[in-house]
Amino acid sequence: MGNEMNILLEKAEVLIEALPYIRRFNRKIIIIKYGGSAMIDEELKQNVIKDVSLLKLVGFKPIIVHGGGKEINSWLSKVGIESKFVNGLRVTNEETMEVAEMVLNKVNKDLVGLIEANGINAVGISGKDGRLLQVEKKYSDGADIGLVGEITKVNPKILFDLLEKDFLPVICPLGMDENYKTYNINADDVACAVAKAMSAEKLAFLSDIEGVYKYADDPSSLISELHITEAKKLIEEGYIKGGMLPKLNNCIDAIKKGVNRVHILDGRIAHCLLLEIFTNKGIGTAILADQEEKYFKES
Ligand SMILES: Nc1ncnc2c1ncn2[C@@H]1O[C@H](COP(=O)(O)OP(=O)(O)O)[C@@H](O)[C@H]1O
Ligand SMILES: CC(=O)N[C@@H](CCC(=O)OP(=O)(O)O)C(=O)O
Repeated sequence: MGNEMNILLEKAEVLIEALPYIRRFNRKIIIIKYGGSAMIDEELKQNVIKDVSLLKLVGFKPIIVHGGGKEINSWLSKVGIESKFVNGLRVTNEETMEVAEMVLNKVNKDLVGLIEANGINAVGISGKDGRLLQVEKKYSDGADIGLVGEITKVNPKILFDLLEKDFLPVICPLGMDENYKTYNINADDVACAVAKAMSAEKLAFLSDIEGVYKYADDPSSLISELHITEAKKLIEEGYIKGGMLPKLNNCIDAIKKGVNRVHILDGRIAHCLLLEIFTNKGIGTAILADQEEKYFKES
């Protein structure tokens, strides 16, 4: 009994510590880009779902944008198709598109099921539903990468309607062009576009790395606060590679377009989302506007 009481008191203390943050973010829109290893490891997946469900329960308005790059790779290899990337974007021909669409829709509904199992009403949609995401063909440094979409318009009405009715929207990165043709979109692009269109308070990228490293393979070079001018410089000087490129470019774009808090977090750390929002632990990389001198959570 004594032990149970101690556990209860510990939990109460955590809750009391979190109260100012709950008050501050209450009713605010938080976009969570969920990808990388945290999507494949079952335990980490459950943790992420619990965190997001808790955020919803305490009054935040979370929206999940998920990836699934690793699942697409695995299904492509099962059917004998090679995965190719240019600057972190999948080269997507018709065949690859078919597999990607099937996999992303499955990942989407699986996540909805897990969230529902936590007692939260979730609705899974792709960027095709309600014409949420309109795209045109995207080129990467002039190279033709096939059916990859550049987002040209976001119609966030469906998302506002879902939030209004207290649903948790779960979005997968597909869109259509003006001829209703389906495109594959990088999920980081989707998260950023949705955050901008909805004037989100916060955009958090959950990935499979601690944050941004100055030297791609050197964890001791983790940068915990990165101003956008420095971020652009790191990109220009070639320090940022692969999947971190679209992620960091989107972070810069989101900050420039008025999203208040943009963060790259390590999805491999259990409950990283709660740690970032409710504590002063300073995990991951916070992307800051140039004039912002320090990342004050209390401000
Ligand atoms: N400078 C860098 N700092 C951190 N990660 C980097 C850097 N350059 C390249 N990367 C790579 O980017 C990857 C993250 O992008 P990605 O795999 O697309 O993530 P996600 O699947 O979560 O969207 C890291 O695992 C790492 O291999
Ligand atoms: C065009 C493009 O690259 N689309 C991505 C969409 C999924 C994604 O972005 O998944 P992660 O966030 O888990 O990497 C792809 O096909 O892999």
